[in-house]
Amino acid sequence: MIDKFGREIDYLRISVTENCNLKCIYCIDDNNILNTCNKDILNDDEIIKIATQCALLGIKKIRITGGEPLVRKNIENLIYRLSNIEGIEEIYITTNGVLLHDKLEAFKKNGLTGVNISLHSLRKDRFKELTKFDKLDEVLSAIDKALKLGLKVKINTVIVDDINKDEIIDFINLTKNKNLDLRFIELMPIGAAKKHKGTNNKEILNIIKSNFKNVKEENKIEKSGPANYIKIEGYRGKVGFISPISSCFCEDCNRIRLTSSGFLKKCLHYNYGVDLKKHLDNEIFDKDLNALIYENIYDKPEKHLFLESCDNKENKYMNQIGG
Ligand SMILES: Nc1nc2c(ncn2[C@@H]2O[C@H](COP(=O)(O)OP(=O)(O)OP(=O)(O)O)[C@@H](O)[C@H]2O)c(=O)[nH]1
Ligand SMILES: C[S@@+](CC[C@H](N)C(=O)[O-])C[C@H]1O[C@@H](n2cnc3c(N)ncnc32)[C@H](O)[C@@H]1O
Ligand code: SF4
Ligand code: SF4
Repeated sequence: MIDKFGREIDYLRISVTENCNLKCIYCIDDNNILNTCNKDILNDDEIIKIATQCALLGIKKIRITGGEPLVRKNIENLIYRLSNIEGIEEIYITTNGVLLHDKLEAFKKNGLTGVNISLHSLRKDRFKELTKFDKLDEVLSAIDKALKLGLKVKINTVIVDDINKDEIIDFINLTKNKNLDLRFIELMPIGAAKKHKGTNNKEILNIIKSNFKNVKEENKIEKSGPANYIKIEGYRGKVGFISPISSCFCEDCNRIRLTSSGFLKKCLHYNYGVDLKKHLDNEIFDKDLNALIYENIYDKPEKHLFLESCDNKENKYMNQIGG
């Protein structure tokens, strides 16, 4: 469906839990208490009910996220049910990869199209410094297995506080022989990230250009995706830049978000939206649920104002929003 700014909204991000098995320094801090009770979050039937109405309104792509989506019980079954909703063409998951290796076959069998894996260091000690857990080997083996199974694989990397800036070239080299896309994401000032400093993607591009001779900027391949890509001659994968701070992509926004507590968020940056769980608890009719979702999609904000003061900024943490 088309929102009031003429953008086609066909992508729903569903956060299935706020809980996480890592504690990335820019995402979760001690003020952010985890372990939401199951009764406070949408169950599978409720997620399917909402996603079905979204599909009727033109949502074609779903991304499952969190917190860490793989810590939710029986996520395999939810993938299966979501992929069987009429109109849903693609299902993806964004994960830290720690629990992924052993679940990949079931995910693929149940309809998963691809996986985005967050990885911020290729060095064991630094991975632990950034995430508080010693789990790098698990993530690397999951990446290789996902590629072997033929899933689309993207790696999300945040360069933060200059801690991992010296790994930019090592990250690029991941794309040399592996058929994966690597994306550098600019840190947004949300939750724990307010205390940290991200690296501007223009600076990262300059570092890449000064290290590699043949860097080609690609045409935008994903119609409304947030990433712009480059390709290094002779390398298999692409390198992308998600630059919400230095190069706002809201004009092409194609997405809405459902939080694990059942709030349909109009935009990452604001707290606007509707508490669908409350309506489901009151046994809303499907047609009324559909109308509520329609209203909220239609009325999406034009753009974020991360660097300006404004009303209704989101106060939640990224693990509660789903990225
Ligand atoms: N500002 C802003 N940032 C976003 C939005 N969507 C994703 N991002 C950022 O991009 C990061 C990576 O998102 P992913 O979960 O991998 O999803 P995606 O970028 O939509 O993935 P693709 O569909 O593969 O392009 C998120 O964690 C956010 O930091 C958005 O709508 N607005
Ligand atoms: C919130 S996590 C949820 C999924 C999963 N736990 C993971 O880490 O991939 C989704 C994405 O958000 C990114 N992220 C978290 N906080 C961010 C911030 N403040 N700015 C930009 N990206 C952020 C993470 O790097 C990750 O790629
Ligand atoms: S970025 Fe993902 S893995 Fe890291 S703490 Fe946040 S939710 Fe967990
Ligand atoms: S910040 Fe809001 S309007 Fe901009 S791309 Fe993200 S969700 Fe869309």
